[in-house]
Amino acid sequence: MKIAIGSDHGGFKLKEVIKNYLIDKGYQVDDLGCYSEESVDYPDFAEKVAKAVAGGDFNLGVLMCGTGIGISIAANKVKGIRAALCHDGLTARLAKQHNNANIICMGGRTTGVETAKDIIDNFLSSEFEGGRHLRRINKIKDMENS
Ligand SMILES: O=C(CO)[C@H](O)[C@H](O)[C@H](O)COP(=O)(O)O
Repeated sequence: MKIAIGSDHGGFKLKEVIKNYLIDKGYQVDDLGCYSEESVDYPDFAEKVAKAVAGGDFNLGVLMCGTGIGISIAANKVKGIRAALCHDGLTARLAKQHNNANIICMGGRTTGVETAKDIIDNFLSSEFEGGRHLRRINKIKDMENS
């Protein structure tokens, strides 16, 4: 499992914690920036991670900004990306089971460390359920191609 992780300055501290959490669990994690709390623009890091995941080099992306809102909006502009802003274990589990999300987004200024770990754990331990959910995802793919 290869994971690309990224953030802006608002998500930097949480990114560092979650990056190390994933590495400790044995995942291969590539940090695509940012690398400090200096102010940057979240679309730049959303684009890096989203293109890395959509291109097939990574199985999953993790993105953080201050709220997770801007970086999820930006990541979802890349074809093939289903970026889900998650606030707890339930939304993370459903993001995999129903939406087959390929990027998980969180807010570094809105989500605590233990909740963020719970989000990661729920997402990684869940499976896409297919069926009616696949039909709906295929409709999203049709929108990308129209
Ligand atoms: O949350 C964000 C976007 O949804 C960003 O991380 C920023 O925190 C937010 O836009 C505020 O920007 P600032 O330059 O840190 O004031």
